[in-house]
Amino acid sequence: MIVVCVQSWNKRRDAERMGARLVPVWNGRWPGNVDHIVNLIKLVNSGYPGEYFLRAWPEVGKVFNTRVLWEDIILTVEPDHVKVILATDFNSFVKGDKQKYKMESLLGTGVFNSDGRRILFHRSMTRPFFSRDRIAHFDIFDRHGEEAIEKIKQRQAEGYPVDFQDLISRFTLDSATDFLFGSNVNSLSDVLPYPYGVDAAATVTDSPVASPPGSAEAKRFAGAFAEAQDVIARRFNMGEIWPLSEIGKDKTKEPMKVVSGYIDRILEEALAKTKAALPLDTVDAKVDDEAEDGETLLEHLIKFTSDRKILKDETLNILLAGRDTTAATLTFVIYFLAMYPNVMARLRSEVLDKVGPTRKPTYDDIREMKYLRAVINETLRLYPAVPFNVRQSVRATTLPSPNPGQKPFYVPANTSVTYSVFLMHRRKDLWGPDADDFDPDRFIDDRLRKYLTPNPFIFVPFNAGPRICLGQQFAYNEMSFMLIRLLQNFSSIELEPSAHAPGTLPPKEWAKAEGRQAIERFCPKSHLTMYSRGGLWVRMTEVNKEDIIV
Ligand code: HEM
Repeated sequence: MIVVCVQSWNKRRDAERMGARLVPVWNGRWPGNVDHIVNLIKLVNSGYPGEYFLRAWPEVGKVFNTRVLWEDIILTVEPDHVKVILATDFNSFVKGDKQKYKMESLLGTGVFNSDGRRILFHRSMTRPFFSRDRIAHFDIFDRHGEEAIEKIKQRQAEGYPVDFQDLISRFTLDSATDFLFGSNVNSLSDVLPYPYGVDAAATVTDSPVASPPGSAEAKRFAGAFAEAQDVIARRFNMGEIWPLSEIGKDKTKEPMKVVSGYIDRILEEALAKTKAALPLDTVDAKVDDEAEDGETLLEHLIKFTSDRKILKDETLNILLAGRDTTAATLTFVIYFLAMYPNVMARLRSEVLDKVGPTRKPTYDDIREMKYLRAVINETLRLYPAVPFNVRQSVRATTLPSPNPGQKPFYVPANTSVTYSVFLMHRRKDLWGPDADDFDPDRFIDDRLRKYLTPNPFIFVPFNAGPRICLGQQFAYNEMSFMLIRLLQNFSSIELEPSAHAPGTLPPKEWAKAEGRQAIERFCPKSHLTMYSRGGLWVRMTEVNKEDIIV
């Protein structure tokens, strides 16, 4: 206890020296504020994202320190803080050892889990692969998109709704593995799940005779990958005491065995192919080498290194970065289109005006479709795929005060600073009184100039600064392409709550909550990225091809 008191005194003195003030502590009822952890864990199943932290705002304000077990853990939703952390004082904030330790068994030392000089190496090695020319080729999305749409039609023809989240996660998994490894896991070819209560064995299956080769392996891979992410999310919820819950057993070990087995095989094949084409010891690519046409990410990376660990970590990191984020965002867009038929009708008329009922969309089509971009952005505002993020201060520093005239906040060295894009994107003082409404026009009309243009850090679904998402344009292209294809094929969407398993839809108490929590018809959850608990069951009205006048 004496050590804690001395540390607190030192911090107070250091803050004064820097002309700053301490971040207010949100005191719990139990010693060491342990009740914050207990409450957070309780809400994992029944809570709405960020719900617990909102309770702190009336007591201590929007920037506070949970100080669990006498360790400073600062939470902020201030755009000026996000700007400082991600851009203007980038060098003072790193992902840090605490985060790396939690995530290492999933992400190794890949781009997501590196700092300093290593991150420069990762980003310069990978960036050429995301050049505009490369990501404007839509053949991969077209192939897998067509397969996904056919699956929806087949299942609906059997008379059942479809779990869109499951379907689109297969689409993004097949597209991402094709793009990254040149060997897609074929998850779309496996049987789709049936609604709760339907005996799958008694149905007319949409899968001919048996699942295709590799599909069981793909299913195991996807399941294991999700399980490992769940473990990591629990570690984040528990804070620095997480090792207590894994004494004697690393809970990611089993699922990661499955994930690694799968990647290792693809890696060995790619290495063997490259070796045959070019002896590895003669490979001497410059870091700014352009990726070649038709080259997969793995083939591109093999030009830089044949170190299996680097190759494996890097591809796995990018798979994690690119697969669940786009699947989640597309799931939420479909949810909103079902909730707001007027938005669906307007978006569909943009698709028909600009691209027509059947043509394959091009990069230029997508660039011109302002409403489509607004629908995607509004979805990313309300449900950013990465809702919470953490950085660690490398030295004592400050964050500006939200109230002019007050001293800045003091941030001690080695302190975790969590920023919630999810909560920030819904602040009425930043976005206007209608911030809880889903209204894509806010990205087009006067509200854009009023709120976002003068204060761009209020909207950062892809982060910002030197570590901004490398796949941002790729993601917009993939999501836009798939949405255009869906709206060419289906004219309306309805949610099908009866297909959900019990306990997966919002509990009754949510109706009494504030904001969107009261009206939501799905349960948003997050491991590292967001998802809808129990999937998103929908029915889509198919366009009658005979009615199409081309
Ligand atoms: C809607 C889709 C997406 C969203 C919302 C999103 C969001 C983000 C966010 C918030 C980060 C920062 C994470 C952090 O620093 O802790 C990030 C990083 C990253 N993203 Fe994305 N992402 C999306 C799609 C993609 C895609 C499709 C790819 C690649 C195929 C990708 C590749 C990456 C990479 C490599 C990083 C790491 C950058 C670094 O740490 O320097 N992302 N993304």
